[in-house]
Amino acid sequence: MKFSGHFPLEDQVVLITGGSQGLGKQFAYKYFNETERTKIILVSRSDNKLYNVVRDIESNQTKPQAEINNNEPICLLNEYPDDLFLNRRIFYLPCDLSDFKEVDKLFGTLLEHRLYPTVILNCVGGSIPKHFKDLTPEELELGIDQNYKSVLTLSHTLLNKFNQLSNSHKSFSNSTSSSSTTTVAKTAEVTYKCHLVLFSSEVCFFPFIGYSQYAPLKVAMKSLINILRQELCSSEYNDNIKLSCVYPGNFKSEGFELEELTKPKITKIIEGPSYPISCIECCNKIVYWLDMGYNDVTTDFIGWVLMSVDMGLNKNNNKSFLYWLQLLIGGLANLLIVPIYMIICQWQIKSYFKESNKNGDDRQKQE
Ligand SMILES: NC(=O)C1=CN([C@@H]2O[C@H](COP(=O)(O)OP(=O)(O)OC[C@H]3O[C@@H](n4cnc5c(N)ncnc54)[C@H](OP(=O)(O)O)[C@@H]3O)[C@@H](O)[C@H]2O)C=CC1
Ligand SMILES: CCCCCCCCCCCCCCCC(=O)[C@@H](N)CO
Repeated sequence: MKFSGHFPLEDQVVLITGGSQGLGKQFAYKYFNETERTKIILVSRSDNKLYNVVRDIESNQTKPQAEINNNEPICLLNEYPDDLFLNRRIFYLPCDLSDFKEVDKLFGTLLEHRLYPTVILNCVGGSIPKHFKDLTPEELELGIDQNYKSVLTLSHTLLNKFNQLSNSHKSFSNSTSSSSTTTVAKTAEVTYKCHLVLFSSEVCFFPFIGYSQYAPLKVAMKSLINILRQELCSSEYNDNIKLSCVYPGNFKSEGFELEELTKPKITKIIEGPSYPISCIECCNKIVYWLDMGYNDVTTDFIGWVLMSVDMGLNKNNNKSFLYWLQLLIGGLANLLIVPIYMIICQWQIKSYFKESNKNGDDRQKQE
């Protein structure tokens, strides 16, 4: 039985990578509008997109906030007087998450500004759905950078800087009076903990045609997470780093709209059961399940079914909703449903290629 309260929004320092659009931006809105003391740091490659998101979030704020000294969004790479800095709750920082050196510098900047992230949401990712042979080498490398290297750099840097973060956090809490009202001071009063939330996809349970630039990296990420979960049992981290993974189904983000332009028809047919929900709905579902204490989270029914079919050795027990039922359904589905579904899927793919070849022949005859 799970109880809520495992993912509080208030009194956090939340680092959102991939925060310039889509789900990351949605999380930024949610934290800003539903809390009063939580500090938010948005990171992505584009300085100007981040600037505009921070400005829009502050200008559209739904809750009366303390008078903001000025409405200029704060980039952490610049210097600000303490009073301006301490009165602000949302900041941005350009950084390419696929670059180890840039991520190391990112954590250096956070330490310099005494922003010790208690939640890290890695929303970096994206897909260019095409047939494998039609992808360019640059698109294939982009898929690796966005969907796997960004996870590698973030998790590797966090684990290696965790002691430094803990020690700086502790000395800050000792130097800050208990009456302090800043979020960092409030979180500084307790042992430093960090909740790393990574975003895979349903396609990691069932990689299929059209997602060759994307799905294999989401599968790689799932296996890395299972290995990291084993390593995080070490007394070095003392359970102070929690690692969750979200496996979303389709949701309508800027990235989703873009991928629809190149997505092959057969890909749309296969992923039909995952109807694209709104970003807001996806964000709220993820926060709900994380708050219920689940660490392997899906956002639609078909995702839960696909996770059930994919249980095996890569699932630590009781981290997903109705885990035991998943084991049962997964076992039965693998015996009774999957073999039939794979025949149907194979037939769909063959029909798709037959139709495309026929259309190709018709086009040649017309030319
Ligand atoms: N939308 C969907 O249907 C689904 C999405 N997902 C996953 O959910 C996550 C969020 O998806 P979604 O909101 O659609 O993503 P979007 O494509 O809308 O946004 C991706 C974000 O990542 C940033 N980004 C891309 N590359 C880098 C990089 N190298 N370094 C830093 N930032 C980078 C982009 O900003 P910038 O360009 O400024 O760098 C942007 O803010 C992704 O991991 C995605 O794979 C999973 C299943 C379904
Ligand atoms: C028991 C057997 C049942 C088989 C049913 C198969 C249904 C497959 C649905 C897969 C949906 C994938 C959505 C995520 C796509 C994604 O990540 C991109 N949009 C990236 O942005």
